[in-house]
Amino acid sequence: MERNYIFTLGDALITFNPVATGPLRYVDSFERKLGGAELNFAIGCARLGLPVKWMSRLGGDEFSKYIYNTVRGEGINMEYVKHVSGYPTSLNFKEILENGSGKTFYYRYQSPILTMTEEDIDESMFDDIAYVHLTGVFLAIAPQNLQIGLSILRIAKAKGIPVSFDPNIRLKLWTLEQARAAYFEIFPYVDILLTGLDEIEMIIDTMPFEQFVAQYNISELVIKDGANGSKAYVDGHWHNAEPFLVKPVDTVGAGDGYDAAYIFGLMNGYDVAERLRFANAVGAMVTTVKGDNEGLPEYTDVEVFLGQKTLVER
Ligand SMILES: Nc1ncnc2c1ncn2[C@@H]1O[C@H](COP(=O)(O)OP(=O)(O)O)[C@@H](O)[C@H]1O
Ligand SMILES: O=C(O)C[C@@H](O)[C@H](O)C(=O)COP(=O)(O)O
Repeated sequence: MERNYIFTLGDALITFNPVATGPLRYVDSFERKLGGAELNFAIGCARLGLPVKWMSRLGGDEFSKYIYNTVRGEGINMEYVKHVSGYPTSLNFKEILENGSGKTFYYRYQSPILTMTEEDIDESMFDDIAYVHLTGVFLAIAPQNLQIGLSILRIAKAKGIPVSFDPNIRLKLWTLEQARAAYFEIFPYVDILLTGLDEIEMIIDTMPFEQFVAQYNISELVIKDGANGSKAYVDGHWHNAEPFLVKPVDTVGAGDGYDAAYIFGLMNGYDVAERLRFANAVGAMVTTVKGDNEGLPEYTDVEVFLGQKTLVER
C-alpha cells in the first residue's frame, strides 16, 4: 500500500472571532469560525495539496454538523471521525489586539474527544501514512490522551513513519509541570520538533538546544519566532530564515500553518533553507487574514506571495 497520507488527531473548536479589537469584555459581536490546532494543521496540509487524515470525535449538536461539512469540504479524509452524542462542541472566544496578537478564552469542558481511548488506535490505520503529526493541545485535553499519543508513536516508530510534534503549550489547559512531563515522554519518538522559541525555552529551561536534540535524537529542531521568522538546527548546523514583512490582523494559527508548510517542504524534497522560507511565507500569510485558518494558502497563493508567479486577476 502506498504511504502518502499525513495523519493527525485532535479536537475541533468553534472559534468566535471578535468583530472589534480590544478587551473581550467590550466586544459585543463575534463571527462563528472553526479552530483547533491539529485541525488548522490538517486544513493547511489539504490547501497545499497534501492528502491528510484527521482523527477526531464530534458531538451531535448543530456546531458539530457545521464542522463536519466544513472539514469534508476542505478535502480532508474523515475515515476516523465519529459523532458521539451527549458531548457538546467545545468553544473558543478570541480577543484580538490592534497588532493582531490574540488571547484565547476556552469553554471546553466536555469535549467529544474525551470519548476516545487507546482501543481506537489500530496498527493497520497507519499502513498508508507517510507522516504523523501530533501536538500538545491534544495531550492537554484529557489525561488519557498521552497514552493514546504514545500508542500512535510506538506504531509510527515500528513502521518507520517520521513523526513531527508541536508542543503548542496551552497553560489554560494544564500546568507547565504537567505539560513538561508529557512532552519528555513524547520527545524520544520525535523526528521533527516544530516549536515556538518562548515555549521551547519554557520546556527545556537552560539546557542548550544542541544538547537537547542529541539527548532525544531529534533530527530537526525548528524554532518559530513570530515576526522574527524562524530557524532550524539540522545535521549539526543552524539555518536562519528571515521573516516576511506583512501587516498582521490575527496572528492565531500562524504556527499551525507553518507546521503544515514545513511538512509540505519535507514531502516535496525541499532543502532546509527552502523549507524554512516556504513555511515562513505560509505563517506570514496566515496572519494577514482574520480567523485561525482562513488565511491558509493554496500552493499557487504561496508562489504568488513569493513572487514566483503572477496571478491574472481580471
Ligand atoms: N507578525 C509576523 N510577521 C511575519 N511573519 C510572521 C508573523 N507572525 C508569525 N509569522 C510567521 O509564522 C511563523 C509561526 O508563527 P509563531 O507565532 O512563531 O508560531 P506559534 O504560534 O507556533 O508560536 C513564524 O515563525 C513566522 O515565520
Ligand atoms: O486548539 C486550540 O486549543 C487552539 C487553536 O484553535 C488555536 O487556533 C491554535 O492552536 C493556534 O495556534 P498557533 O498556530 O500556535 O497560533
